[in-house]
Amino acid sequence: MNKGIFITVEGPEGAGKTTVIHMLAQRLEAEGYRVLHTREPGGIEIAEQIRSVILDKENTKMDARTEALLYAAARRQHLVEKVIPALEKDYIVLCDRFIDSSLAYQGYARGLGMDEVYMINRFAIKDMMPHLTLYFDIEPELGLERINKHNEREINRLDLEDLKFHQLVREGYIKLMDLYPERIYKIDASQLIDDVCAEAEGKLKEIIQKKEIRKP
Ligand SMILES: Nc1ncnc2c1ncn2[C@@H]1O[C@H](COP(=O)(O)OP(=O)(O)OP(=O)(O)O)[C@@H](O)[C@H]1O
Ligand SMILES: Cc1cn([C@H]2C[C@H](O)[C@@H](COP(=O)(O)O)O2)c(=O)[nH]c1=O
Repeated sequence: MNKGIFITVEGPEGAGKTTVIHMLAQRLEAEGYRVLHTREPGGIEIAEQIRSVILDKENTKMDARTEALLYAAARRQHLVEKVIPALEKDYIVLCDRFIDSSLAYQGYARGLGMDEVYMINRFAIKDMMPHLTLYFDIEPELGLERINKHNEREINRLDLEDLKFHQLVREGYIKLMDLYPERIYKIDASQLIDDVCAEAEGKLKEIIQKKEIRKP
């Protein structure tokens, strides 16, 4: 039985997920919690290798179903090798993207269908759904402007999709909020970074208290 808490952070490109997870992890660690900050696709060697294949700009021939399967494969390995062991040790796991990314990007924006993509992900994760998902909502134009302006990370194959694709991703997330209102909490990611962070921290603290997460 897992004793930790599994939190995922989701949203379109440039919403601020990585920045906020980093700040939250620092704050929780300073309070004495055990925190694992990780990401998808990636977080461990095999999944980082799969990430390079999926996001390589040269891989223009990649089929949408191949893409969905690769994300699910990376997810499986990351879960068994890193996330589940941390949860078993009472960690708060903060994961940058998880199954909702596959449902929004591959299921909805690519048009594979959320139900079909959910099926392959069920095989990958069994019943390991997050306790809480923070959804960072942002207009795709603003998110893309942020990543292009700051130039802190390489532009990848998915970033290069047209604006319509990124608008569909956002629509997909909004559908997911209707499907999972108990699990997904929406935050307006166009706010000042400190306000986004404070709202995320408040929500996180609620669930930490409810689940009575122990400090070492
Ligand atoms: N609320 C904010 N206001 C202004 N700039 C922000 C805000 N949040 C993040 N940024 C900046 O936007 C850029 C993208 O942020 P970040 O990498 O955290 O987003 P992300 O959601 O992880 O993106 P992606 O999923 O595309 O990698 C960074 O330069 C970051 O400093
Ligand atoms: C997990 C997952 C991710 N994606 C997409 C979303 C982004 O475009 C990239 C990951 O890049 P990031 O800078 O780490 O956010 O991959 C996806 O399409 N499907 C997924 O399941």
